[in-house]
Amino acid sequence: MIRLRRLTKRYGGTTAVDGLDLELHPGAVTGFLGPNGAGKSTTMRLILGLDTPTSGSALVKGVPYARLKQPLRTVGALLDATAVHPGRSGRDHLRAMALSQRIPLRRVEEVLETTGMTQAARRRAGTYSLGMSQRLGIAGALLGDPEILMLDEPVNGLDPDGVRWIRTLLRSLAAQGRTVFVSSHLMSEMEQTADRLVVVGRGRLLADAAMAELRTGTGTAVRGPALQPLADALDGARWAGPQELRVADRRPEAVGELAHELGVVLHGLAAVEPSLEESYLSLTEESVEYAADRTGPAHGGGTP
Ligand SMILES: Nc1ncnc2c1ncn2[C@@H]1O[C@H](COP(=O)(O)OP(=O)(O)OP(=O)(O)O)[C@@H](O)[C@H]1O
Repeated sequence: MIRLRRLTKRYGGTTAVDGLDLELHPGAVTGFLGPNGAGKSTTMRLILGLDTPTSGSALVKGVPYARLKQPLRTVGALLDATAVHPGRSGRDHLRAMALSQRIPLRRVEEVLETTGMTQAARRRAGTYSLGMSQRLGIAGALLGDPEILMLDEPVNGLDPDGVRWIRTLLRSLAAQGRTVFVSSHLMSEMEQTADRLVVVGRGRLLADAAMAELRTGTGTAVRGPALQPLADALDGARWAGPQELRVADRRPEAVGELAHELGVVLHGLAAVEPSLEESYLSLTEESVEYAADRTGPAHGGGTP
């Protein structure tokens, strides 16, 4: 359906996308996750032919996007919800899109209804809130009744009702057999929506796995009054409280023995299944460009 082969994009000295191999299939929501600047938007722009790869390829149904005969009927995309003429009404914006692709105008009313935008359709797009602009953008993506949907951070600006609405919408589009590819930088958004997760960091593929696979693995929760030496000695240790560490990929036995060697007093030691959020954080740890310090003890109380 969508196939990326060694897809690479460099902007001067920055490698935005670095040898990405990926296949996206119908009938599933694939979450595209990565920290800010990981290359998600660039990948989507490359798939849509809005930018040319430095090397490698991005094919939609076996051809580059530019060679699709009816692109809007094949791929519906939302990249930048604010890229709409501010003086045009939502309805006129969608009508212009429909006319350019010979899509029947009745589809405009259908997608306005689907996105809850019928009431606001007469208003000029320049007066819309970010959430309304996102809904209009999603309406545009749905206009051609496409087999593939590609949405860049569609949850931005939506209120909790809107977030729930988009979750249900994406799930139902996948259940209809469509390919749904949706980016986010928050695992919490994807947790209840995606069947599959593709995680990128600094343009590289870090994981491509079913949701359930990412949940597996053993971690350890360890409590004690002065755990800093243990935190320093263990890769993947994260403060979960002033006196509690979570350690990914280590069994309690190993952590207990290390604590003994270091002379660290323990008050508790237990195996835990890492949350998706923890799995994601440990995957992307090395590739976060703009991060607050993740290593210090939470609430400031862990350092003696
Ligand atoms: N047109 C451009 N010119 C120069 N550098 C660019 C350009 N577009 C993207 N980049 C750089 O490429 C890298 C990837 O950016 P991209 O926007 O694809 O990341 P992203 O994962 O979508 O991030 P975010 O979650 O913040 O939207 C960043 O370092 C960015 O600064």
